[in-house]
Amino acid sequence: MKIDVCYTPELIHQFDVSDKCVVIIDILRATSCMVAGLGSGVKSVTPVATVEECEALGKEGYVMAGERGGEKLPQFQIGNSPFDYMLPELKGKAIAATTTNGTRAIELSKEAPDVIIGAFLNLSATVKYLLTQERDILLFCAGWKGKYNLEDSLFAGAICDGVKKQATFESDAVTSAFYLYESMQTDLHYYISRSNHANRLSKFGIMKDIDYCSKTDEFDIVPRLIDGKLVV
Ligand SMILES: O=C(O)[C@H](CS(=O)(=O)O)OP(=O)(O)O
Repeated sequence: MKIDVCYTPELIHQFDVSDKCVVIIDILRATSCMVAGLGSGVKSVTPVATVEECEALGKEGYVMAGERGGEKLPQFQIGNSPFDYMLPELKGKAIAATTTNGTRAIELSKEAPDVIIGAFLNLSATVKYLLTQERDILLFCAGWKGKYNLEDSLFAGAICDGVKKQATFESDAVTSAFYLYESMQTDLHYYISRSNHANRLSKFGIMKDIDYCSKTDEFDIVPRLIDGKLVV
């Protein structure tokens, strides 16, 4: 099994996803939200690219979730915080979500035969899943507006560390992610909270989100994209 890393959606054209298991990574905050919600009893999360698509699903009874510029849209029921996704009243509910980076990366992976959702919150479950499936792996970092970011790359490195005995590192992108994680793993929260994303969104008072998204193994689940919906 081979493993590679795509650091931003702007680079995805360099990869052939048609035979891969693609792991979508958006630690702050989309994939952390999806894991937290689905791990807390949400029935499904349907990722969509636009606000209009989300509103159309809202009319069908979906809970509308997401953000633009990091802030909840006024017409949506919830924003892009893992605490929103874990609200008890959302148990059993279907969510439609649109976010700046995370749902875009999912949209760009649609041709892949297996798309799964990774976050520190389900790190060990993701590693376990990858070691029991047979496809080559692409770790797809959602980044920020097409740019590289630290927290997604760090998580990609954590996965590389977890699968290193069974997977062949395909490129320097993998080796870089691996050594990044090796050098920062002792204090993930410290490094994530100093990331550009954390600084940019700190004005919205999301430090509690950053603290939560830095936790590991809160959930033993792996969300998978099946017929356009993320389910456990
Ligand atoms: O809500 C977030 O954390 C970000 C918003 S922004 O791109 O930083 O403005 O969205 P996400 O798609 O979860 O990265």
